[in-house]
Amino acid sequence: MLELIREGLGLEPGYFGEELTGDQLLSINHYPRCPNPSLTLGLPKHADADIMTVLFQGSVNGLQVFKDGQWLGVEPVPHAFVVNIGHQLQIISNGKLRSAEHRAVTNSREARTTIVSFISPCPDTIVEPAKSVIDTGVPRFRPFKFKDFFKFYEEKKRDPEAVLEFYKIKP
Ligand SMILES: O=C(O)CCC(=O)C(=O)O
Ligand SMILES: [Fe+2]
Repeated sequence: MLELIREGLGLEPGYFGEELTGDQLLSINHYPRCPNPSLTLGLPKHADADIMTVLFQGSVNGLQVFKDGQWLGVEPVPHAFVVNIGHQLQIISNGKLRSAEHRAVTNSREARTTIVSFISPCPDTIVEPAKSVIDTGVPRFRPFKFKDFFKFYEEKKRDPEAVLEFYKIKP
């Protein structure tokens, strides 16, 4: 998929190599049944810090994405994965691709278990808008080491908009 995205963005072959995708983390989330989902979120709103996330959400509803000013449920499709664009892909594409804001709500009838694979740059990789993408314009984000971005991201967990804002180059 990253290879197709690379081609779509007009980036050179091999762009998403080891440095940008070498850090892969598999995480299992378990959301116990919750008698009153309106009182408890499974996972608060955020966008993923990585390049791309591949999520298996099983058969229980819970994932929601923020689109056009409202939260929309992402229906589980049997044997299908949800693919989320992370902040790094937004930055590399100089804003052409957008990281998706999402959250997980709880379910009053069933517990929910999801499997998430995060594809991230290695900690010391310098990330910046790809030169060939900004050919026609100006870079919208300043370069950074991924580990520094991630540290800041962790600190700002409850204010996801502030993360990209911090790395934006103000006109
Ligand atoms: O469990 C889910 O449906 C979402 C998980 C998620 O967004 C995350 O772990 O970053
Ligand atoms: Fe996420």
